[in-house]
Amino acid sequence: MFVGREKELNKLNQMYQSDQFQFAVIYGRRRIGKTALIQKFIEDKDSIYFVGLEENEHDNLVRFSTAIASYEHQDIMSGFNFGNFENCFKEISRLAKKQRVVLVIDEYPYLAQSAPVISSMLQSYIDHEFKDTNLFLILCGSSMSFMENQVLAYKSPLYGRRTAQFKIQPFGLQEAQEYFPKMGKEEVFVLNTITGGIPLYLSYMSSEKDIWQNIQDGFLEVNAPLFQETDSLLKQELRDPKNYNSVINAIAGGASRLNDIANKAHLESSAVTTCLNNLIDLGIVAKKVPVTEESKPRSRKTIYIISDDLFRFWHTYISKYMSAIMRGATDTVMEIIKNDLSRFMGQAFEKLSQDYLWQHVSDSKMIPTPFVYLNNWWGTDARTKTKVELDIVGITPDEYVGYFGECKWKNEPISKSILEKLIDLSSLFSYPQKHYFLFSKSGFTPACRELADKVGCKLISFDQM
Ligand SMILES: Nc1ncnc2c1ncn2[C@@H]1O[C@H](COP(=O)(O)OP(=O)(O)OP(=O)(O)O)[C@@H](O)[C@H]1O
Repeated sequence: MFVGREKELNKLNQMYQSDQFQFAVIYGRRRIGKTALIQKFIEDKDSIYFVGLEENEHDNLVRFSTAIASYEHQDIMSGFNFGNFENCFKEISRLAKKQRVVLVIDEYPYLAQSAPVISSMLQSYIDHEFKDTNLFLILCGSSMSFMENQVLAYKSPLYGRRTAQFKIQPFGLQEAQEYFPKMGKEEVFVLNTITGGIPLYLSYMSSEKDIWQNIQDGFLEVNAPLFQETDSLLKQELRDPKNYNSVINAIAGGASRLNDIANKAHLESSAVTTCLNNLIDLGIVAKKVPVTEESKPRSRKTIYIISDDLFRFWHTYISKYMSAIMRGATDTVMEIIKNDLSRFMGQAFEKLSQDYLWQHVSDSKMIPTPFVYLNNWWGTDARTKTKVELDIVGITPDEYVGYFGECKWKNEPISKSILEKLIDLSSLFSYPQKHYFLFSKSGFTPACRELADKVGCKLISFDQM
């Protein structure tokens, strides 16, 4: 079953309809669904599909030649060789002069590593040959650093040639719901969060089981599919992951500033900075500043969070209790997860609520004046000299209108006092016009509704999102 990716498919099909040379770059982390998207796109089209492997130039050349030759001669199954890559490209050019041909090179980084000349050769063919053909070239890869630095970046021979690029994102709640049509929305949200929205990991979950059984079978057994997946992902992307694991553990354990992370991980700040930058490139960690500092080039309030929810889940519960799990004490670990999961889900619910507002930014009934910044805010309440946080603060470009919100992923309805506190904290900001939002997993108390009516606060429950 294939779900979602409508925007990407629409764009690819629109490009396909043009009668010009097209070159799409598709990339994204492992298991995110790049190949599934490409297979869906080419299922009804004439195409040559090749996947680069970690093997030598000769073996990649033979498989590339065979894939091309079998386009016209389906009986050619293996062992065909055009002799060199130049001849392969000549043949592709000949075919694509006659009709629209989609050429997919999946796992392009492996091909380019085995035959380093390939990117320059492709560049030359694009500039001199392919541009006058009906070729639709797709390069795909999961090594983020390779695709970003050696295909898309200025220094790459292929720079500026692509006609579209797609960074494939994790499934959102809607796609996950399509994936599990029979499961309750709340369960889908939890499972999509703990699997990081990665389609392959979601496919390890089952609508026949409840959340706890899915966690048990997916993460808590020594041979469970996700028991060591984050480790193996780091090993595939990084040469020496041990410092990286310590840094992620430190953040999962509550450290968020550079110095705190360095102390907790027992590493020098400079080593932590290198790890953090690489983890940010991989989409595992994100840098955050209070929303009011977003327009500043440098903020002293920078913190680091684990933005990849699979890593956050794994480092919060699995790595921390690894010995217990190895010794079979999974019931105890499950009890810990059950008692803490609402807190864990809070960060994901905040993100869902912020995304909800971004999706409605042009809906003038909800957002009278569009904001340009929307994010968390933290700082000091000068009246009480205490540290305070707001889940959502949105700001319009003229700083005339402010949007303030709180999000609660709890099993009880939001009470009036939460709204009172939100209104009180909003007085720390001097925007002349203020709007309020509350987002709740379990609704709102009557008193909260009454006050919301009075102050024009919008109440949004999880079912509506
Ligand atoms: N859009 C989708 N709908 C349903 N299932 C999907 C979708 N995308 C991916 N999957 C599931 O996830 C699995 C992994 O996806 P896929 O192989 O396309 O990822 P990938 O990004 O190409 O991974 P890698 O980089 O590791 O090769 C698929 O076999 C399929 O089970």
